Amino acid sequence: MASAPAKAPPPRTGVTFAAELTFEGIHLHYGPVHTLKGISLTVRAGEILCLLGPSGSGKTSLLRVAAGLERQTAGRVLMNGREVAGPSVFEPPEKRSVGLMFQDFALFPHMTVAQNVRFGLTDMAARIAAGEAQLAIDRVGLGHHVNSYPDVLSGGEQQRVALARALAPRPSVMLMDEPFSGLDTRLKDSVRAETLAILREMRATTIVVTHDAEEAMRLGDRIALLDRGRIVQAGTADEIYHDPANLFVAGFFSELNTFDARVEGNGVETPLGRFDAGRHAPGSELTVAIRTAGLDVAAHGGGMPPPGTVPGRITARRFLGVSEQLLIAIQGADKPVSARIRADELARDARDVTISVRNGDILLFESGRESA
Ligand SMILES: Nc1ncnc2c1ncn2[C@@H]1O[C@H](COP(=O)(O)OP(=O)(O)OP(=O)(O)O)[C@@H](O)[C@H]1O
Repeated sequence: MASAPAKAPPPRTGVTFAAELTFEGIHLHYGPVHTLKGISLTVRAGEILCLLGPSGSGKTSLLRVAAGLERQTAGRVLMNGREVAGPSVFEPPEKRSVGLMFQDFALFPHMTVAQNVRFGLTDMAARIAAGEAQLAIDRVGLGHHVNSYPDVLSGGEQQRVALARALAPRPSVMLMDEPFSGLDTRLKDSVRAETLAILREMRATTIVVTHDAEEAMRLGDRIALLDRGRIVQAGTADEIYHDPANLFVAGFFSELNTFDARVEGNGVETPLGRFDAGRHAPGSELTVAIRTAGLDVAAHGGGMPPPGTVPGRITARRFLGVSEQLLIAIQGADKPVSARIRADELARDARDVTISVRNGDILLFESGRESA
């Protein structure tokens, strides 16, 4: 369905025939190493899904399984309900209508931009391939560079050539492995926004691998978070941020202060105050996680701290541009708490402060359990 009909003129738009991609109980072993441990996940047609996780969690391995570069040990991969990899089926990458893009862009240095982009269009008649390549090059805004070699292009331009090359065959599924990590911070934001706009326009189903939670939130319609070969949580950025499945997930999306506490009555006592225990039963041992950005810090001239606040003393202060990070010693905590505030919020000479905690930034997890 995805390969362009040879006789039809190239359509004016580069819209792809997006496919739904399903992983069913995927296991992958590299020798004795059990890398993927039962991954089940569906990426809807036209959806952009970010595969997020720490180094070694299995993100690249899952992408390679989707592409057909790796064969899973158990489970199935389906595209639009059709099995492309399973116990008795294994379609190679070129049969799967997938576009691949890696972090190093993998451009051929001895080929021009046009030749690089045409490389994946070998199935088409030369004239049609040239037209399709030109369309993709124009789409990424590099029409003036068709005859340039990669070494004269900036990092951002090379990334766009790689994107054009991956998109030119109009894949049903785009698989991108850390596609922005080779770019410097200044470039990253604009290239990422442009890439997102192009992917939306093409409407290809896309998986983007990243280890950066903020990048995942910027890019993904949904995020699947991997930890040691398992999906710990999948959902929208909003769902995962506000209702993380466990402390690992919470810590991946926010900087946290954590305290151990036992539920007494209907509350938990911490050095930052007593909080509602919600659905947690009396006697439960909890980890109370409080986002560093969820602390309100005000200068304190002395006397009784206002109700609902705890007193503290700043021990370190670091200016970070838009925000500032404070370390504040408080009574009852064995180490200073960390607070992330707006840079102009607190007088420079403030030492003694009061702290209050915003309710939405308190997260409670049962101790010693993987889930909340
Ligand atoms: N070809 C291989 N042979 C043996 N082990 C491998 C191979 N490829 C990956 N692994 C192991 O599988 C695990 C997952 O690796 P993978 O590259 O999928 O993780 P990742 O989440 O993409 O990490 P990173 O963000 O560092 O790229 C790691 O423990 C890795 O050492």
